[in-house]
Amino acid sequence: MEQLSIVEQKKSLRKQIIQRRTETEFRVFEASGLAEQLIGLVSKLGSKKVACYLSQSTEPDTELFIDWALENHLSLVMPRSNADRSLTWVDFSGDTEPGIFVFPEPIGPETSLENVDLVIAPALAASPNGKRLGKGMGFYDRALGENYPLTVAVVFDEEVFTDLPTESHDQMIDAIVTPTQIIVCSSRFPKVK
Ligand SMILES: Nc1nc2c(c(=O)[nH]1)N(C=O)[C@@H](CNc1ccc(C(=O)N[C@@H](CCC(=O)O)C(=O)O)cc1)CN2
Ligand SMILES: Nc1ncnc2c1ncn2[C@@H]1O[C@H](COP(=O)(O)OP(=O)(O)OP(=O)(O)O)[C@@H](O)[C@H]1O
Repeated sequence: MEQLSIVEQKKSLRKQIIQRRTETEFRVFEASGLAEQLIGLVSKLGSKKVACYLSQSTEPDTELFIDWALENHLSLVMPRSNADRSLTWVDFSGDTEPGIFVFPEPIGPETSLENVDLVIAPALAASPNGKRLGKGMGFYDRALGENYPLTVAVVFDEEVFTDLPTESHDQMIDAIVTPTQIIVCSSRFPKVK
């Protein structure tokens, strides 16, 4: 019963957040703010190989960061979704085509998360104690596996919650990135000024 109620809590939270995203107009300052935060983060960490994702629909916009990363010759690894809810990681240089969902997905030579310095993961909500709520298909929880790289979740500022419902398979994050700030969640996050 306990497990069911957590699943129900997650479901209702997802619904509320997606509805709020849908009702909120695109805000340019958030797109540029997010790029600024992400660029600052990879610059401070000195990350060379970064896993990111192509934002779609009402998600916080990762496009400006991706453009910057390509221009600055960072190695970008991006996920393609598979029907079995696994992710295939590809070396990204800007090419996309529609994937199993309606939105464009990255294409490129297949790679893995090996030697990735930082994973920038999509999320609907996150909490400073390291919890992340995704869209509910478990793609990222499954893809990260064991001993995963430093991982940050991207959300809008109003999607940072004090705590979130989680299950044992949920992978913890190391930091939260919003259009205005970076919130460190774990002790393995490097102490950078
Ligand atoms: N941009 C992006 N790429 C990603 C993810 C993601 O969350 N965002 N994923 C992370 O796991 C994987 C794909 N997972 C997905 C899981 C659910 C839905 C989905 O239900 N989409 C709804 C709209 C939800 C919304 O408004 O945000 C739909 O298409 O109707 C789509 C992709 C891999 N790539
Ligand atoms: N490592 C795993 N192995 C097998 N099944 C998993 C794993 N992680 C999650 N799942 C399954 O995936 C489903 C969705 O999980 P959950 O609600 O935690 O997704 P999420 O974290 O919101 O989504 P995502 O990781 O795609 O952003 C659940 O039914 C869960 O049992």
